[in-house]
Order: sequence, then structure tokens, then C-alpha cells
Amino acid sequence: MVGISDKCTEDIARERKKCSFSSTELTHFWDGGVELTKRRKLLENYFLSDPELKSSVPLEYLSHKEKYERSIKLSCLFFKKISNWLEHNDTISAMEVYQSVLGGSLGSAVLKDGFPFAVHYVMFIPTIIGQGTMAQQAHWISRAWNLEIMCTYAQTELGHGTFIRGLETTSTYDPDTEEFVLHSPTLTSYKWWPGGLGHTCNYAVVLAQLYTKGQCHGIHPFVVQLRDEETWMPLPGIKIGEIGCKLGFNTVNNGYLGFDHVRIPRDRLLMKNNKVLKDGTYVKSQNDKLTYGTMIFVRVIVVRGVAASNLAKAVTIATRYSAVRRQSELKPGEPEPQIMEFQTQQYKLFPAIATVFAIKSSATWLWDVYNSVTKDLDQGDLDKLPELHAMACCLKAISTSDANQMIETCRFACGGHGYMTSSNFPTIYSSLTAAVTYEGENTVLLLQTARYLVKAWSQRDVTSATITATLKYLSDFRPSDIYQPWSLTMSNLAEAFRLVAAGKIKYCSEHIDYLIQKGYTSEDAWNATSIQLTQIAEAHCRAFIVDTFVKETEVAVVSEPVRKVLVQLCELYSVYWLLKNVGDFLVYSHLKISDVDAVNERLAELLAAIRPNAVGIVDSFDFHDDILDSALGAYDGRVYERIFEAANKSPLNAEPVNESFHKYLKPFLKGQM
Ligand SMILES: CCCCCCCCCCCCCC(=O)SCCNC(=O)CCNC(=O)[C@H](O)C(C)(C)COP(=O)(O)OP(=O)(O)OC[C@H]1O[C@@H](n2cnc3c(N)ncnc32)[C@H](O)[C@@H]1OP(=O)(O)O
Ligand SMILES: Cc1cc2nc3c(=O)[nH]c(=O)nc-3n(C[C@H](O)[C@H](O)[C@H](O)COP(=O)(O)OP(=O)(O)OC[C@H]3O[C@@H](n4cnc5c(N)ncnc54)[C@H](O)[C@@H]3O)c2cc1C
Repeated sequence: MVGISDKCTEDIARERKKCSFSSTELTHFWDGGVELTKRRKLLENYFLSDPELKSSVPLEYLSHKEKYERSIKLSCLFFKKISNWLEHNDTISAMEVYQSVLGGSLGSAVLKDGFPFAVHYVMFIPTIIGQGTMAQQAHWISRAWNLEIMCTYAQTELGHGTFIRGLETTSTYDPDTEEFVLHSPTLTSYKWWPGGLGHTCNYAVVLAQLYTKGQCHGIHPFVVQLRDEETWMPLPGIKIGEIGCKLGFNTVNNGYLGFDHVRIPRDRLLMKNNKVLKDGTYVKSQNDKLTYGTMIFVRVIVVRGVAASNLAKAVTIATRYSAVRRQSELKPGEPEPQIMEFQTQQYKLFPAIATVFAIKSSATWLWDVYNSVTKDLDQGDLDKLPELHAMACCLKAISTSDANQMIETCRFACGGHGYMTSSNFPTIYSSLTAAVTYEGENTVLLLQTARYLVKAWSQRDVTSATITATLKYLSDFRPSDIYQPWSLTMSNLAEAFRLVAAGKIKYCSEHIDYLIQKGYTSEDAWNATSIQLTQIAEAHCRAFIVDTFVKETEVAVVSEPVRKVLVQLCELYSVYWLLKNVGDFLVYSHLKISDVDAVNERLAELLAAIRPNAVGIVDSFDFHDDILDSALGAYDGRVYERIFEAANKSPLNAEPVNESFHKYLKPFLKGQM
């Protein structure tokens, strides 16, 4: 056993020695600067050194009820610790602390399967900020921030998640008492899914159809008390519970909620955008989509906080494992190679590493644009909202769907051991795959982006003077039928992605027009083109990601060895996705069949070039071992010992003979059953 351990640690140490760049420097780049790395580590130290936040029994061996109870205990300790930190330290902003706690990294070391308090911070408070008047903000934010109340965001119903205009919960204004009456008229109108709703929260923002003076004005947000603040009993007319076990998120306490004519005061309607006056008069905002603002916020933070972060964990585990796992023969008679020597293994791992960096650069852009558009909205300027919505939709969809597939590939890359819970792939996968569905199902979000693109295509000549940066390539577009030689430069690759996106958008727009000319209604023409429509959203998003990644590698303030690594990853991302969609590039860009061999060659060269640095690159994500929580991915490479230690935590190994032998197996084998 000792021999195996030494071999593994030697293998991984050798990988680190041959690295051509400083992993620490890349960590600083990844974190956003030396100072941010220091602050992250300070927080990690503070939380991860606390024995109270560690659990002796692995979560998977607890019952559903025990999991919930432990999640509440740990959440309370954890959030108490956050408050203590914020009281005594002013060097790190509250926002930063919550981001690193809830952003899929630090928090996951304490509660692997999600926090029942997450939606309180990620959705309830942002909704009050985005939708509440100043007075409502002062009241609700201070109560929520000081944890006097625990809250969630209840939008989805049993019958409708995507089509929110179809929600059935009603909120009818009664001018005599100046109250709204909330009601769930059908089983399908029950709220279903909100995090923490089951037993953890006593307040919620509830989205309901607003009726006043006999007229429906569509869905609006209301703050509703659900449980008594002292006894925690559901208030009269409130039917509430937990929705049961799921693929993951089993400590998030997702719940259901129904109303039987529940009365709430008028000022519980969040009235920053739309208002109902005392006499029941409805006052409409400039844009009814402002009610959807919280969804944009979460989509924006999911890109880095969930997609990039979980994929980075998965690929760190798989890459380190691939450096210590030895299997098969490359050449007869030679020792078994590290599995990372196989080109097919490199193809599983390195595009995932490149994708993590690619998502990160787009996520930074999206976060900056979100903040700038939010400021504009506060000044009443809505011009950039459609672009933000379109980009948040496609980036959320593409980043989570890429991460979803690549995390599975990383698991496959670890063979049988990847299937063990102790590898941590099951938790990483289940928490990421939820993001494919929540906050807007991915197909639906791609179709939202497609709607924006088709509209932009039809207006591209008229608006070319004012067209936004992400769409400029549409007004610049000239079809690729004029021959131009193909070259494997980054600028040519980026141009090829833009040509594919523009060519496909043109094709879809013309196809919709053609169907309408044939007699289809515009809705039927849209539906009959919708497979290609999702593809144009993806093509647009890929072109954007490549562009943003290229620009980032050019302007990054890093040493030449680090820049070289970033450029290789950027090129690998581009070549990988080109080859995945080679048909599109042959049709819409300057790529010719005779050029494809060279692109395949380049892919092989890039994999070989990245190989010596692979462990160094994943080290730069700098995951604390407690955060990775993987027998296969720990820093020291002691894979086999950790797998064995984890197996021995199984409660079945606590006794040499299980009582079921005496009760069932023995009588069965003796023919006495
Ligand atoms: C730090 C990191 C921490 C991370 C922790 C994470 C924990 C996470 C915990 C998990 C928590 C999970 C929590 C949860 O899951 S909470 C529940 C989330 N639910 C959803 O996301 C529902 C998805 N559905 C929708 O968003 C809408 O219903 C859609 C959009 C599908 C249709 O809607 P509708 O039928 O009404 O619209 P339309 O198609 O007629 O289009 C009409 C027009 O509206 C424009 N439009 C549409 N939407 C927006 C918008 N948002 N901003 C601005 N504009 C928008 C659109 O472009 C179009 O414009 P135009 O073309 O007419 O000009
Ligand atoms: C882990 C988790 C946590 C969640 N947390 C919350 C929460 O805190 N609060 C909350 O309110 N909600 C929450 N949700 C609900 C979530 O937002 C919805 O599940 C999501 O929006 C998808 O809606 P749906 O379930 O109705 O799917 P559906 O819309 O029924 O989707 C089913 C299929 O229909 C397709 N489809 C639907 N409409 C269209 C269309 N127009 N065009 C093409 N295809 C279409 C979809 O692509 C999909 O393939 C959570 C969900 C999960 C899984």
C-alpha cells in the first residue's frame, strides 16, 4: 500500500515540476488579482478550519429527514459565522462573502447538496431590491438581511414553470378592506419547487395574477407571510409542504404551497414598477418585463457561480486522477502509462479545461453588463435590456449544457471509480444538471435568444448605426461564397464562428418567411423552424464566447508563459467546437473539405502542447481539498488510500455480519423461509 501511495504522489509531483508556467500566477488571474486570491483564502481558512462545520457521517448515509435536519443545523452555524465575520471584518464586502459562500465552492464544502437558505439570498432579497419601493426595501431588506425572517421565491407552479403568463394563482384586490386575496383555484396552481419553502421559510415573494376592478393585469410579485414567526405553524389558509426526494438538491427543502383565500395588506404588492392605488386603480410601469428582473440576475450569476465552478471542480478531479492512474500499455513491454498519455483521454479533459476559462471570460462580461444595465434601468433607460436578456439566456443555457455534458465526460474519464459517491461526481453532476432546468429551461432560453436574433436580422440595415456590440457582426455580414483562403489563425477562427452564426440566422429568418409565404401562421412557422432556431442561439453564443475569450487573452495582464497557456486554451476551445459542428463551418464559413485535415492536426497538436501543463492548469483553480471533497482529486494524489478510507465509512462495514443474515439470508439458504 505504501508503495502505491508513493508512486501516485511521485507521479503528481512530477507533473507539477514539468509545468512551464506559474500556477500561482494563473490562480491570481482566475480569481481576478492577487488581492482577491488572498481574500478567498482568508474566507476559506475561516470557515473550513471550524470543526463545528464538519460532519463525521457522510451525507449519503443519512435518511432524508436527517439530511434536512443536519442541513438546518449547519446552515444556522454557517450563516451565524458569516454574520460574525461581517461584524468584525470590513475588508471583504458582504456581497463578496455571500458570492463565495453560495457560489458553488465554499458552501459546498459544508453542505454538499445545497443550502435551504440559498433562495433567501439569491432571489428574495434581489427581488425586493428590483421590485420594491424605497419603503418596501427599507422594511423587507432589513428584516431579511438581519435574518429576522427566512424567505423564498415562489413562482413556479405544478402546472407551469416556463410559461409564466399561464400561472394560475390569483391575487384579487378588495378595495373595501384594502387587501389582496390570494387563492389557488386548482391543484395545478399550487406553487411547486421553491427552495426552502417546505419547512424553512416563513415568508415568500409569491408571483400571482393580479385582478383589480374585475380586470386581470398579469403576474405580479407579492410578499406573503406563510408561517407564524414564533410557532412556525402555517398561517390559516396556507397549505404547505416539501416536494420529496430528487436527483440532487436534497438538502434544499424545495416545497409546495397553496392558498385558500388568504388576505394580505395592499402594501404587500411590490410596487416599484406597477402599482395598485387604494381605490383599486392599476398604474402600469414602462415595461411589464421588469417583473422578470430577478430571473435575469440569477441567470447571470449561474454562468460563473454554477457552470464554470462545477466544471472546474470536475475537471480538476479527472485531470489529477488521470495523472496518477496507470492502465494498459502504450507500447508492448513498457510500464503502464499514466492514462493522461492516451490522446482520447486528453480529448476528454482538455476541452473541458478550456471551456472553464471560456465561460469565465464571458461571465465577467455578463456581470459587468448586468450592473451597467441595472444602473440604466434605475434612470428609466430600458434600451439595453433586450440585449442583456438575450445574452443572459444563451450564456446560461450554453454554459450549463456544456458543463453538464463535460462533467459526465470527466466522470467517464475516471472509469469505475468515477461512479463512486466518494469521487464527488454524483453531487457535482446533480447540482449542475439542475441548472439546465431551473431559472429557465435551456431550450426555452435559447428560443428567447433566437427571437432577439431573428428580430435583429430583420432590422440589421436600418439599425446598423446604433446596433449593439454583440450584434455588430450581423450588419457587417457578407455571405462567404467569395473564396478566401482558410487559415488557422485566431482571428480567422473567430471570424468563422461569426460567419456560421450570421449564415444560420439568415437561413432561419428566410425559412420562417418562406413558410409564412406558403400559408403558415407566423407562430406555426416559428415552431416548424425551432430546431434550427435553438442552433442559431447556440451559434451566436459560441461566436460571442470565442470573441470574448480571444480579447481576454490579448489584454490579460500576465506573464508570457501564462499568456501562452491561455492562448492555447482559447485556440483549443475554438478548434474543438469547430470540429463538433464541422458541417456548419463547411456550409457557412470559408472552411473547405480540404482544410479539415489541418484542423484535426491542430487539435492533436494543441492536446499535446497542453498535456505537460494540465495538472498545473487545474491546480490554478486552487480548490481546497475540502471543497473538492473527492477521493480521486485531492492535491496529494493519494487516490487509492482515499477510496479505501471512504469505503470504510459505510455503516455496513461497522459490523462483520449484518443482522439481515440472521433474519433472512440464513433462513433462505437453509430452506427455512
Ligand atoms: C454566486 C453564485 C450563486 C449561485 C447560486 C445559485 C443557486 C440557485 C438556486 C436555484 C434557484 C432556481 C430558481 C428558479 O428556478 S425561479 C423560477 C425561474 N423561472 C423561469 O426562469 C421561467 C422561465 N420563463 C420565462 O422566463 C418566461 O416565461 C419566458 C421568457 C419563457 C416567456 O415569457 P413571455 O411569454 O412573457 O414572453 P414572450 O416569449 O412572449 O416574450 C415577450 C417579450 O418579453 C421579453 N422578455 C422575456 N423575458 C424577459 C426578461 N427576463 N427580461 C426582459 N425581457 C424579457 C422577450 O424578449 C420578448 O421581447 P420582444 O421580442 O417582444 O421585444
Ligand atoms: C432544483 C430546482 C430548483 C428550483 N427552484 C425554484 C425556486 O426556487 N422557485 C421557483 O419558482 N421555481 C424553482 N424551480 C422551478 C424551475 O424554474 C422550473 O422547473 C423551470 O423553469 C422549468 O419549468 P417546467 O418545470 O415547467 O418545465 P416545462 O416548461 O414543463 O418543460 C418541459 C419541456 O417542455 C419544453 N418546453 C416548454 N415550453 C416550451 C416552449 N415554449 N418551446 C419549446 N419547448 C418548450 C422544455 O424545453 C422541456 O423540454 C426549480 C427547479 C429545480 C429543478
